[in-house]
Amino acid sequence: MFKGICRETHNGNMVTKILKIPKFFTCIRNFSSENVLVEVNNKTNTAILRLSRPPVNGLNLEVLNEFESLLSQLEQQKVNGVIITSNKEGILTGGIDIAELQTIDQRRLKKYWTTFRDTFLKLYNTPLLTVAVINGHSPAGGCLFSTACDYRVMTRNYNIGGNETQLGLVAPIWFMDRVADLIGHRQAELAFTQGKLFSTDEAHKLGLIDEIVENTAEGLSKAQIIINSFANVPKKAREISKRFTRQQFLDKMIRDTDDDIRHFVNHIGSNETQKIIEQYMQKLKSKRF
Ligand SMILES: CC/C=C\CC/C=C/CC(=O)SCCNC(=O)CCNC(=O)[C@H](O)C(C)(C)COP(=O)(O)OP(=O)(O)OC[C@H]1O[C@@H](n2cnc3c(N)ncnc32)[C@H](O)[C@@H]1OP(=O)(O)O
Repeated sequence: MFKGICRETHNGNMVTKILKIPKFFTCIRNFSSENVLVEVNNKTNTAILRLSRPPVNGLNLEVLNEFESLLSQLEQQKVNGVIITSNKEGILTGGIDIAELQTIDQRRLKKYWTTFRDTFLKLYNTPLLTVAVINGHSPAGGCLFSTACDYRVMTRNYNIGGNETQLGLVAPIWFMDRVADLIGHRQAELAFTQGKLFSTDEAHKLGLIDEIVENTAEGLSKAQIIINSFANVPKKAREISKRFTRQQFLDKMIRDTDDDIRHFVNHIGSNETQKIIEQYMQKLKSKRF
C-alpha cells in the first residue's frame, strides 16, 4: 500500500485525509517545491525531478536546499530511480545563479558554497540510481551536477562543460577531477584551461555523456530503460559497488573541505573577482558573449 494525501472541504472546513492506495493502481504522486517539480510514477516507482526556476534554472541557495531535501525524501521512499531534468526544454541549468556570487560578504559566500558542495555530495553519494536527462544547455554548475549522476543522456544541439575559465573564474578542483574521471586527465586539462563548452556530439565522443537522444520524451524513456536494466541486479550489491567506486573521490573531497571553502571565499570575495563577475553579468545581459 502507498499512502496519499487528499484535502477536501467538509462543512466549510478544510480536512486532510490519508488515503491508502493499492500498489497495483498506477498513478503519479507529486510533492514539488517552489523551484523543483517532482513526480513519482507509482507503477515504476521512478521519480522525475524537474528544475523549474525561470529564466535559466539558476542554482541559487533555495534551489539547492530544495533539491537536497527532495532527494532525501526520495531516498526515504526508496524509489527505484531518479531522473533529473529541466522543466524547460533548451536549458538544463545556467549553472550557479551569478547573483549568489555578487557579494563580498564572507559569511554569505561560505554558506552558499557549503550548500553547493553538500548538494553535489548528496547527489554523488546517494544510493539511489540517478540518470540525468540533459535536455538543454548545461554550462558549469549544470555540467558538474550531471557528472554526479550514474548515467547521462543529452539531447542534440546543446552545450555542456566547464566554462569558468572563459569567465575569468577558476572551477573547483573537484569539478575538474570529476570531469577527468569521465573523459581522462589530458582532455580535462585541455577543457578546463580553455573553459571549453562541448556540443552534444563532442561530449558523447569524449564520454562526458553516455547517450544522445532527439528530445526530452525520448530522453525520459531512455532513462527509464536504464533504470529498468538494473531491476534484476541485487540492490544491496549495487549500492555497495556504487559506494566503493566513488569512495576515493568522496574521501578526497571531504578531506579538502576547509581548503576548498576558504579558497572559494577568498577567490570570489576579492574585489578583483567581483569586477570580473560584474563585467560578465553585463555581457550576459547585453548578449555580447
Ligand atoms: C573554488 C571554486 C571557485 C569558484 C567557482 C566558480 C564556479 C562557477 C560555476 C558556475 O556555475 S558559474 C555560472 C556559469 N554559467 C554561465 O556562464 C551561463 C551563462 N548563461 C548562458 O550561457 C545562457 O544564459 C544560457 C545558455 C544558460 C541560456 O541562454 P538563453 O536562453 O539565450 O537565455 P539568456 O542568455 O537570454 O538568459 C536569460 C536571463 O537569464 C540571465 N542568466 C543567464 N545565466 C545566468 C546565471 N548563471 N546566473 C544569473 N543570471 C543568468 C541572463 O542574464 C538573462 O537575464 P535578463 O535579465 O537579461 O533577461
